[in-house]
Amino acid sequence: MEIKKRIEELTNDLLRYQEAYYVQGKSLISDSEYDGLFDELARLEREHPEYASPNSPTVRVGSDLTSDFPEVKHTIPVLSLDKAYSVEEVLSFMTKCEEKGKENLSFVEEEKIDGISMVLYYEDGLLVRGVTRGNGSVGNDVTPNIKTISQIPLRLKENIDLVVRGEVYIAKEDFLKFKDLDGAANPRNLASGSVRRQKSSETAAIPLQIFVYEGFWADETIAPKDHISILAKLKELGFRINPHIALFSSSKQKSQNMLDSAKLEGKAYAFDDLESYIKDVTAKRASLEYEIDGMVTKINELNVRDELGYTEHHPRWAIAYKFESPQAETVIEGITMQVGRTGRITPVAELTPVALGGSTVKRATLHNQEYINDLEIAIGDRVSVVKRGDVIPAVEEVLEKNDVGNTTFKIPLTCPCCNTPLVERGAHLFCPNTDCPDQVLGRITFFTSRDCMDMESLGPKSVEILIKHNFIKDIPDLYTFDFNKILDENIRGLGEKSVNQFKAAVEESKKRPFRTVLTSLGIPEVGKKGAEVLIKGGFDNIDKLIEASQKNDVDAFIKIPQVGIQTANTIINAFNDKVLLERIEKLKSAGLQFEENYEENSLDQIFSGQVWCITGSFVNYNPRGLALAEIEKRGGRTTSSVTSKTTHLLLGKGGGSKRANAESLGVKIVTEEEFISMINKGKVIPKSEPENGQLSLF
Ligand SMILES: NC(=O)c1ccc[n+]([C@@H]2O[C@H](COP(=O)([O-])OP(=O)(O)OC[C@H]3O[C@@H](n4cnc5c(N)ncnc54)[C@H](O)[C@@H]3O)[C@@H](O)[C@H]2O)c1
Ligand SMILES: [Zn+2]
Repeated sequence: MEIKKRIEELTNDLLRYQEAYYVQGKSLISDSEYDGLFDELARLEREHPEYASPNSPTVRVGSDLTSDFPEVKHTIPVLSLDKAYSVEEVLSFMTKCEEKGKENLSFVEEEKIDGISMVLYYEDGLLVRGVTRGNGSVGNDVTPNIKTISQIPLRLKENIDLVVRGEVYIAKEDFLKFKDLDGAANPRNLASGSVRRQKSSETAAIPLQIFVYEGFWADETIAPKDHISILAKLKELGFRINPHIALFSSSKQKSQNMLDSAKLEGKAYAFDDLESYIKDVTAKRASLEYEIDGMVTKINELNVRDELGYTEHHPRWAIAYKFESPQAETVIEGITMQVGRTGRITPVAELTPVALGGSTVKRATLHNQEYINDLEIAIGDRVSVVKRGDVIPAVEEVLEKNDVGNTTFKIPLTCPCCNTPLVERGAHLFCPNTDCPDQVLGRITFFTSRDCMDMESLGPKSVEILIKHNFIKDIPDLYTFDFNKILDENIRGLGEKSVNQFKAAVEESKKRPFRTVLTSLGIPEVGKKGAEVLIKGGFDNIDKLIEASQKNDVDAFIKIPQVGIQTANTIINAFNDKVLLERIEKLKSAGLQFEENYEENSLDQIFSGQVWCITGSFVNYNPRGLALAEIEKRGGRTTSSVTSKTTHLLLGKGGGSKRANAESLGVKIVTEEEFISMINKGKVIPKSEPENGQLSLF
């Protein structure tokens, strides 16, 4: 019910923002806030399609129709663009296109001009109509105004029927000169307002410009066959084309040859150059004469474009990379307390969702009371939020105080979960009750998480239900609880299938090595690295750790070079805690590994220091994660894309642009067979290719 409401709320809000933005040229919220809400709605609709409205802004192009101009139907789809916020996403878009198109493709990179979309209709070589994007299928006829833009040819050099898409914009410098005319907030608003003037003489007074970027020929026999040839032809016909064009393909030479044969000036690159290219454009963005808000990646081959087609909202053959801002502005709607698995209380700001550094941010940490006091943070304040590195977003500054009189927030004195009075330890407050349900949940889900015992079916949602129904209270209960009992309670969503998955996960977890079990206990200072250090330092079973701790044998710990006195004391403290000792005892009797198994860990670390990437599909490793596990077990690192740090590419059937990337970077390419003989030193004969040669692509 709550989700249904949220979807309704987001739909209505976004439609309201769209109306203001497209029709009145006003922004009620910032673009990144808008994008954040849009992404949230798209995600909720994906998860709950039953609640999605047919009028949702995610399936319709934001309409800029006004009643001031006649409406005309478009003869081509005039849509928005799908968005990406990282180079990785763009690369993965390219790979998917190649997989779907089943061929090696080339892609054009264009600047995403921040202006207003315009569709120009030519008949017999004459400009007959200039039409706004409208709602994608119907637009406003603004021909008289458009004719005032001298860069738009009224008559072409050929007598053809042609539809052209372009972006009308005003240069930054001109914006500064003319903005006071109608109080426009930014160049796009001024361009948009000028195109919609009732008197063309007023439009003519504003120095509007245009770059065109798509052409649709009525006569297919004379239509160019790829995007770069379209651009070259448009230029020849008298249109203004943005000279900042780049073509990406499997090699720089190939791209250059293609540009040459299309007779288009532009830069030629290999896929591998994309990251540095986008970086470069981002750096030069400020010095451009006009505003751009991103880059557009488009498939160059028109036959594949036709094959992929359109959604109701955007073409499937293009994607817009939006420049990420490392900082965003939004409002603190509320402040909640998070109780960590150790009982630590963290105040969290609940934000109006905002797009930030590649994702949508709804919550940001406020660290502790001292931090809140220093920044004087109150509910309702407008704040700036930042994301540094991979850390959780944090509120950085109050930009505007709330106008309802809320004062600086005070963290409550009792635990929000179990009401126990909080205690102070250092800069933080803690809930001292180890049975506190939030702590229990945190502790168990940490234990089952992917980086720990990796019990996928027992994720936070399932564990929460199990705790709610009093089935489990602590980690060892996972091993003693009779999961069949769940079936008696008829819990929605938890049927026999889930029960079997739970049981399998529990059994599977008993095989996890000691180092993993030790990490999963959640002892301070004993993370993945810490556990490894202790084991290598001689603590290769749990009893040795407990014994040394109970004897308070600090020396036994600090003789390990990586362990300092403070860490030693923390560990010793932990292993003197009765609750932890009991937990360990129970897990021991459940059959978990509490001793290092040297045989299992004696796998030669043949991939140590290497960085592997994997692409395509495999006969012996299906899903591909199995191959990744083999690499990691032998000391290798794995990544999702080929970069300059990648040392090996494991290449299956159908590997697309990653292969090209690897080749141009000189990354060693390893086939499945070679890989198997590397890890088995040739002992095992791999399964052969299935007869029908079917591929399963990811
Ligand atoms: N602040 C607000 O209240 C508010 C409201 C609505 C929309 N918005 C902003 O507008 C965005 C969505 O707007 P949209 O759908 O109109 O545009 P878009 O950002 O999704 O981009 C699509 C448009 O880019 C233009 N474009 C520029 N250069 C291009 C090129 N080289 N090739 C192809 N297209 C090019 C085209 O006109 C195309 O229609 C949102 O992401 C948001 O940032 C903000
Ligand atoms: Zn509590």
